[in-house]
Amino acid sequence: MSKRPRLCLIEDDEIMGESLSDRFELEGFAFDWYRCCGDAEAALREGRYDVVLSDIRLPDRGGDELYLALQGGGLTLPPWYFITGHGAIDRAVALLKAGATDYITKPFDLDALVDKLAEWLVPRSDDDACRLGVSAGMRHIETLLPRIATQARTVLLSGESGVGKEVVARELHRLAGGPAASPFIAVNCGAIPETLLEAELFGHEKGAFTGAQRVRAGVFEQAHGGTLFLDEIGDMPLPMQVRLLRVIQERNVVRVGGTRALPVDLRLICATHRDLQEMVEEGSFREDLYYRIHVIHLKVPPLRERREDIPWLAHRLLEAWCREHPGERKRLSPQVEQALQMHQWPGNVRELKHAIERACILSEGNELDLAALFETPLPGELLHGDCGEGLQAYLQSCERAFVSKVLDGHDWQIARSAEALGISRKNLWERMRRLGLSAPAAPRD
Ligand SMILES: Nc1ncnc2c1ncn2[C@@H]1O[C@H](COP(=O)(O)OP(=O)(O)OP(=O)(O)O)[C@@H](O)[C@H]1O
Repeated sequence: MSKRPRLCLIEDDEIMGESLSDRFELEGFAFDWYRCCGDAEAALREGRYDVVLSDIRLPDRGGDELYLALQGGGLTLPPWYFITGHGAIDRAVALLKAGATDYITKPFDLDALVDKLAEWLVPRSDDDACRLGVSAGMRHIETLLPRIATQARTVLLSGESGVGKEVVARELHRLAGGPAASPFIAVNCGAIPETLLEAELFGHEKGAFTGAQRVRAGVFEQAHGGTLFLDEIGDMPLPMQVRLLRVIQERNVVRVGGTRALPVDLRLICATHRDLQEMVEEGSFREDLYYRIHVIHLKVPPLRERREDIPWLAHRLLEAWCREHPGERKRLSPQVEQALQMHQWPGNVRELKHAIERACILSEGNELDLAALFETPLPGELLHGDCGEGLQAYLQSCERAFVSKVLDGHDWQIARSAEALGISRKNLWERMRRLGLSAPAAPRD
């Protein structure tokens, strides 16, 4: 069983400590209350806590001193909130710069504090949370899914690349219930050479063609009792479309080189980023297949048309990254959230996911670096940038965009790029390090 997240409260004021404890108990938080830093230190060093709420002024030493000492000792600290009086705001701001999560000023709103802490202490139940997004568009899709999952046998998902069509397909599969081990088989029709596609989809008998040394079940058979997700259906060659239509209509499959019709009972989800109707008009997609698969058609909107999902997804993706990298605590600053909101996301959620992952890896502190977020900020976005960040950050973004563009134009070769920029190679290396630029890796998910 996973450990319940635990709060460390360091507060010497009895009345304040008791009110907080009463409320935390009511909320069901797991927590320990320490009256001074000395008592809390050993437990913090052992990494027993998932979040800390600490006063700054404490009897033995300052909560800030404890924080900086633990941090200086190389410990990865949990999210740390400071309670401060009005007079100590400068100190609290300095602590934020040093990596503390946030500070609250006395007298504070207890509900708001509980909300902040709950983010770390209340394990999210995936069952009652949104899974696809908080925008009206995604919520609408989410409300339709349970009915579609139980009633539709064929579903078409369309939307730009990276919007989350496969995520929706997996959600449909999950909602359909059935045996826990029911298969979800995903095939990218565009990624399989035409000559191999038929055997991949429908399987083959032994000796059906050269190299077919034994019987092989195709993906239809493999997905029997579960879900078959055919991605990039628009890339399926016309002859294969005829066979697919037959399988959908007859609900059975004949292996290549075989004669026996094998019944297949499955949910078929087809996805495409192309306009199938246009393809039908052009003659590159069969009209009968189009009508057969698009009875239930869900259009997943691009991320730029559902901007409310951007911060929600960013937090979700960040949490997922932190879960996969125990000991790493990263968070989004308001500036980073703003930059995410302003971006157009042509690569949709996939691009956002990669941006978050890149920034997690390249940012040294707990807070994601703005500069590490985008490989090449688009000049238009820079010009429309928010002035809240100040001139320095703006100039750095321009520098990053320009250096990155020159590197791109020279295949990321340092010597040629440095020459084009009119600077030394060493200078370019240093600049790249400072700006968080590195040659793009091969695309991955
Ligand atoms: N709601 C979401 N929550 C978390 N991650 C998501 C969500 N939606 C999409 N993603 C992530 O974004 C990436 C792209 O999603 P997905 O593969 O489902 O997109 P797609 O529309 O099927 O893309 P393509 O058309 O290129 O195959 C994946 O890594 C996926 O995990």
